[in-house]
Amino acid sequence: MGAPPIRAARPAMSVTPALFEMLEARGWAVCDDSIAPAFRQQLYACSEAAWQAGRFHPARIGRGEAATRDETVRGDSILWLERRHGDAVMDAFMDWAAQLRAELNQRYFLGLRREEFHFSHYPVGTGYRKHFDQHRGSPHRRISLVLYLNPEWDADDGGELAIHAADDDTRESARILPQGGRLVLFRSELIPHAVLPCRRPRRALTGWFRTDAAA
Ligand SMILES: O=C(O)CCC(=O)C(=O)O
Ligand SMILES: [Fe+2]
Repeated sequence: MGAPPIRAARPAMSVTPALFEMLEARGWAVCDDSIAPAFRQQLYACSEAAWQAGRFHPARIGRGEAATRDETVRGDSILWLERRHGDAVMDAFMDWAAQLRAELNQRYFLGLRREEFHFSHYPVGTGYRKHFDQHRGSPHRRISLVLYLNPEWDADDGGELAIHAADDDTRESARILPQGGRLVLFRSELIPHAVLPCRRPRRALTGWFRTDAAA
């Protein structure tokens, strides 16, 4: 009797060539099947538990000393994913993201050296005004990633990610509903975007692939 065939464990997340092709052609890409539903659920539960435990803090705008809170600009609270939390779900996501960084470097020679992610929670009625993710004078953020965690979301719930045209930021080129499991990648220096006000608490995992070494 032969040995049973060895099956590689199904990775919790994967990114298809089509996603890279979209990213290359338009500077942004969206994909609904890069993450196993069970893993999305684990990330949601991890975020929810941390929220309930009061571990989120209000997000600020700007950098370093100059960072300020302005809820008319952005209304979310965040929690950074860090290895020191000793959370297996956060670690699994960061392992997956490190693989994605290797793949982005291989394809585009971006020289990405690290990534950073936070969970976000937008209370009802809040959003994030149009912005670029790359800060002025700091070119290190190159690729932005958003993974939506809400278990169910429909058009009436609002909270869309509005993508604006790279060459004319007054023109909206797409509105993306934050459906659970939906992954969006875009070029941080190129794509103006906004979060429209949501009518339900809105949860995501957001982050950036960067060219600088850890601080
Ligand atoms: O949650 C989103 O859809 C995007 C969030 C965002 O633009 C940001 O955190 O910079
Ligand atoms: Fe952003």
